[in-house]
Amino acid sequence: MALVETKISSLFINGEWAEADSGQTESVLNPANLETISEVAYGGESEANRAIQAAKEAFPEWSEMSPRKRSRILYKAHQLIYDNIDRLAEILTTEQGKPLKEARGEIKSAASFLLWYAEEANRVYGEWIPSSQNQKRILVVPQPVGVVGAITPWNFPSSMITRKIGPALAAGCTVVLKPAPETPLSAIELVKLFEEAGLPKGVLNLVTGDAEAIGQAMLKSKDVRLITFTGSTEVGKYLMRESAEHVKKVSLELGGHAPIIVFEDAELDVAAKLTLASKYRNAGQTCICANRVYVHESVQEKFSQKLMEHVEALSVGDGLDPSTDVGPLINKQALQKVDDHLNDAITRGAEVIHGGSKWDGGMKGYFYTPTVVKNVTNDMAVMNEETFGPLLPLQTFADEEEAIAEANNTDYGLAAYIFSENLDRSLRVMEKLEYGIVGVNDVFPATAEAPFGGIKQSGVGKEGGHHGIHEFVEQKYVSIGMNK
Ligand SMILES: NC(=O)C1=CN([C@@H]2O[C@H](COP(=O)(O)OP(=O)(O)OC[C@H]3O[C@@H](n4cnc5c(N)ncnc54)[C@H](OP(=O)(O)O)[C@@H]3O)[C@@H](O)[C@H]2O)C=CC1
Ligand SMILES: O=C(O)CCCC(=O)O
Repeated sequence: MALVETKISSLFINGEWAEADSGQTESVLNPANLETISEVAYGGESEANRAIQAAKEAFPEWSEMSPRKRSRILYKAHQLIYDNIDRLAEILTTEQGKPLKEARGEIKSAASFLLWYAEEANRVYGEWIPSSQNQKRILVVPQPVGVVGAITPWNFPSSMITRKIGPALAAGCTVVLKPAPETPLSAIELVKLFEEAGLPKGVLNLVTGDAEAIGQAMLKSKDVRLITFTGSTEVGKYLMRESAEHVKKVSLELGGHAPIIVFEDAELDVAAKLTLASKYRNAGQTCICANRVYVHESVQEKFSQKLMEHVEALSVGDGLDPSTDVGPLINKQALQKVDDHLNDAITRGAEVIHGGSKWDGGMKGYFYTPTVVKNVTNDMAVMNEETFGPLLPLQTFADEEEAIAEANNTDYGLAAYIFSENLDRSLRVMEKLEYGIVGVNDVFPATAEAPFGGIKQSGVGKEGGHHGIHEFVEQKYVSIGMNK
């Protein structure tokens, strides 16, 4: 049996699967071999408007349903994801490229957000505030914000969806979801599982197609009360600006430029292995992955040697091959960006110490060899712009103050990492890093129970943890006068 149908009616509006009004479709490619996997509907503004209307109509019943009942549906969807994990992982790898072992990890992570928010649904507590006046009572009543517009990227095509719709549905919101055009198949599979789990019609709607038109429908509608987005800072800024018109809430997970700081007292072998894991996971297409590494000058030689030992062992190839560690990049532009950053660095004096070219293992896809460069300087693009690919620049530093200043020298503020065995230093540096997330001897901070999110131009709001559900909740203040 084929993994997916060759043509899919991918619009899910008010509980019905449909094609685009125009009949137009869009191809989904496998980035490892550039073959077409399937054709999905290319919807636009009118389909998005119908989805918004369906979500609006479904809102009263869904938001008034007891949290326990909503929770059961989320829990069922979580179970269904596990029942289908092999198939979901294979679909994810086929459309996105990441190695199957990482895809399985992502599917588990996607499920974990549903489990976490199935539990959190029951814990959206209000408050009773002691009043300063005897004749008054003060209550704070949490209520769902309403219809949510969710726009998701291709780098984590399953977990970025559940990280948004898990808390939204748990809080009592209804949703219109627009996934990335590169990876709609994972979104379609998730929505089917929610359907199977018994989600009432209209509560979750899916519109694939023209991003600008679908985005405009969400932005223009007064009924969409919140836009939740993961993607580039550029598009995030646009959505934030446009949301001002109707004063919508926004929750934005945007780009990053994560520094890794390796102090002289670090466990160097662990630091080297984890630096590579951070950089080359998902072929470097992770918003929290290392973009630049600062190594104390006294351990630079030793650290580079260890990096070289481990980077040699990484195998590039088709993600479906179980021995693959680094799969293809998502598309031609992504491949070009890595090459541009590398050429810019070389022109400005960097030295390639590993890799340095596209990978040609006999496959047509968008592969790049894991690359490490040293002698980098701050004027290089790789030190300032998000590379989103397998290119790792190494720079040295002389003392703690310099490391902190360099790490903070960016408009981004998503994730930063420290390697040190000295707890005092780790805490001191952590406090000074201007980032929403800091990993100390850890490069995998994303987990359902913790608040993930950036500061500065990396975004606003948190996803995950008990914090994540509050993005989807308004606090209504009730002042009660007691006249008798
Ligand atoms: N924070 C993160 O996790 C991510 C960061 N990025 C960064 O962004 C760079 C570019 O990647 P790219 O995929 O182009 O990122 P985008 O920000 O363009 O895309 C992310 C999502 O937003 C949608 N989108 C784009 N423009 C609009 C719009 N005007 N209205 C509504 N939705 C819109 C996209 O759809 P469509 O593609 O159809 O336009 C996609 O679903 C990467 O190299 C990386 O640096 C990218 C992805 C994730
Ligand atoms: O790139 C992101 O936006 C999220 C990273 C998710 C993860 O590490 O599982």
